[in-house]
Parts: sequence; C-alpha cells; structure tokens
Amino acid sequence: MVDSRTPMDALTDDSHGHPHYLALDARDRSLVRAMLMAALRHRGDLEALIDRFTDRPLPGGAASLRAIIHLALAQILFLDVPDHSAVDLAVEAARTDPRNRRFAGLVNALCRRAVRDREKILDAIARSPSRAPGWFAERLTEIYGAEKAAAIEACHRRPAPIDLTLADESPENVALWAERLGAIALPTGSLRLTSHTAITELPGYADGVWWVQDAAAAIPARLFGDVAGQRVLDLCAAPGGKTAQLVERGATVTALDQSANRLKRLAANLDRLGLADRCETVAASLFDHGADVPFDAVLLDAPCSSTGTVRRHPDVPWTKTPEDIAKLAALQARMLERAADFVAPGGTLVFSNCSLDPSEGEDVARAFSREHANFEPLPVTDDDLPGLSSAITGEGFVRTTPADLPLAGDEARLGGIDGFFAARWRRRV
Ligand SMILES: C[S@@+](CC[C@H](N)C(=O)[O-])C[C@H]1O[C@@H](n2cnc3c(N)ncnc32)[C@H](O)[C@@H]1O
Repeated sequence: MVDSRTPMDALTDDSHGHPHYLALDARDRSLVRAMLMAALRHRGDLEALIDRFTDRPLPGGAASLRAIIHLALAQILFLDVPDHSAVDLAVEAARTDPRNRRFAGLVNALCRRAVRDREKILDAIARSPSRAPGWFAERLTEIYGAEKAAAIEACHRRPAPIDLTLADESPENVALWAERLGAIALPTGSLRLTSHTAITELPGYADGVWWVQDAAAAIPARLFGDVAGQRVLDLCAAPGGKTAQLVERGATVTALDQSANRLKRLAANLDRLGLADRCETVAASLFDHGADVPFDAVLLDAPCSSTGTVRRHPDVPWTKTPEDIAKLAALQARMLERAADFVAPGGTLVFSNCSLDPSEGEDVARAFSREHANFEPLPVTDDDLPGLSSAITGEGFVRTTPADLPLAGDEARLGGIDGFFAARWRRRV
C-alpha cells in the first residue's frame, strides 16, 4: 500500500475497496482497519523496533516478512487484541508463505519479545522523537518551528477523538446532548465523544440529531454567519458535513461535487438527517458547471493533501509527496478563481481545506487577494470563532493544527483538532 502510494481509504472503501477486504464481514473489516491504522500511525516506530530486534538485517526481498512482523507488533503494542491471537496469526502467515516459512521461528520470537517488554517499548516510543517520513518532518519544522512541529507530531501518534455537529446548536440542546452522550461540549459548538463507541448505535444517530464532523471541519460553514434564506453554493461538497450545516441553518443549498459516488454518500447522509429535500445536488466538475444566477455565498472546500488529518489518515505522510502538494496548490488556485465567478456582488466567498501546508492555504489566499481587487478580504474575528481565537492569524485567516484546542486535566488525552485553513472575502458591489 505505501510502496504503491495507494491511500488507505481506497483499499478499505466499503463499495470499491480491495477485493480481499470486501470479502470480509463487517467485524473483520473493522479489525483490519484498526490494524492498518495502528501499523501506519507507528510505521516509523515499528520499523525502527524491527531493526533493533533483529541482529542481522532481514533477508533481501523479505518485504512480506517485514510486513507480517510489523502488523503483529502493531497489534501487540497498540491494539486491544489478545496477544496469542496476534502471535498465532503472524506465525501462521509466515508458515503458509514458502518464502517466509523458514522464518516462522524468528517471527514467533520477535512477537514474544514484544509481549514481554511491552511497557518498556511503549515508554521508549513515547519519549523518542517523531519517526515520520523525512520530507514531512522537515516541512513541519520549516513551517511551524521545531517546538510546534514536535507538538503536532506527538498528536499524530494518538488517534483522533470523534466530534459531532448538532443540527440544533442552541446552548440548551448542546448541554442536553453533551449529557446524554457523555460528551465534552467544545467552545466551538461541537461535541466530543469521550470513548470510541459504535457510532450508529448512539442515541440520536438514527433520528439525525447530529453527524460526525471534526470540530475544525465545522469551522468553514460557520464563517458565513446567518445564512437563513440565502442561496448558497457548496462546491466540492461530498460527503456533505458542511452542506448539512448550511442547510440546517436555513440556506437553500446547491451541493456540487465531481464524484458521483461521493455525492451518493452525501445524499444518503442528508437523507438520514432529514435534509435531502432542502438541497439540490449536482454531479459535475466546478470547471464545467454554469450558473445563471450568482449565489449569496460560495464555499470552496477544496481537495488537498489532507496533512491536517494525519491522526485519522496516518497513511498520508507515507503516500503523499511534496510534488503532490505543489500540484494540489496549483489546482486550488484555479478552483478558487472559478469559484469566484459564482459569487453575487455583496456575496461571501470562503476557501478552506485540511492541509497543514501554507502553500495550499495562506499562499493561495494571498495570491487570490492580490489578483482580485473586486474581492475584499473579510478577516475572521473572535465572534466568528468563540473559544478558538488562537486559531485566527494576523491576516484574519483561520489556521488550526492538531496541537491546538488542548484540553486540561483528565480530558488532556482528548485534546487537539484537525489541521485546517480558511479564508473569507466579500465581493465588492
Ligand atoms: C475535501 S473533500 C470535500 C469535503 C466536503 N466539503 C465535506 O465537508 O464533507 C473535496 C471534494 O472535492 C471534490 N472535487 C475534486 N475536484 C473537483 C472538481 N473539479 N469539481 C468539483 N468537485 C471536485 C472531490 O470529489 C471531493 O469530494
């Protein structure tokens, strides 16, 4: 997967995933996902551990042997899987492959050593510097400085908590559902679950009371303020978290996305939330779409490198490259240019994405402002973003990283937020 730079989401998609994955039942699929997440989240740590555990390098061409050991160590160290199951599975996998059969004893010994020394190993990993791929670690340091980059990378070693957006965000309803779900009410208006439970079984899921959306991902739609009665165009809309926010706040929304499959997910999500009949969907590229009447508000939540979501997508630093980032930045500039065409005079334009890299955020927004005198920057203020003023930059952009929104005391392990960027303009009349 990493060698072929295939994103984990593509392999574990429930309709278009890898055939071996699709052959599994729901329980095994979630186990496989958990194993992959742990193995990727700690890829650098586990590779270093394998090197330390083996006196001699593993034989050349032993990629599959290494993968077997890597996955077994991920389970033993980071998952709530019985040790004997992880060890047996690894030894069996080695035995059934003629290339690896003679190493089954070695696999067994390494696994048992990890079981025996688990606490010591975990302690050493927690104290060791990040072992993210070089390009990623260097870029984070260049952008954020050594201290903040280390804090961000420490967050990348932990799974992200699950945040919910409530359809009704009135303070009474937030308090009611925080209590009902045993969740933390974040200052931004989102709820944060305190344990990883089966989402579809939680109260309120079937009734469409809330949907899963990271607190940072909920910010861009909030930047439009009161959209009741407005015509809003959500470009790049699927799977629809931001569309749902805009519809819920009383806008008449056109949700456009070039992926028909992802739009199907958007439609299903809006259906569960009871919002489907208040939103028009369009399957098209924004470059091909035309609109006769301009919109009061346009959101461009553009495709990006997703480096702000490494806690949820630990494959990103291993499957993306600096060249991908440069290409995406150029695409975003073209998309923003096109998005501007849809905005009515006096209307609002918001550009956002979940990259940590300013070349996909701040630089794109600055270049747009320089080249579009007819769009006046509308700096984000404390009132737009209660409780997260630290995420508002001097230029009035929103910039979050996983090291932001720390929580105190017993809740410290649940702190953090996805990396996000957002900028806002008004089209001059
Ligand atoms: C970051 S995701 C959007 C997430 C979404 N806004 C949400 O909150 O659920 C980016 C989306 O852009 C879509 N996309 C990429 N290129 C596009 C294009 N040229 N026109 C329209 N949509 C595009 C992708 O299919 C993808 O669904």
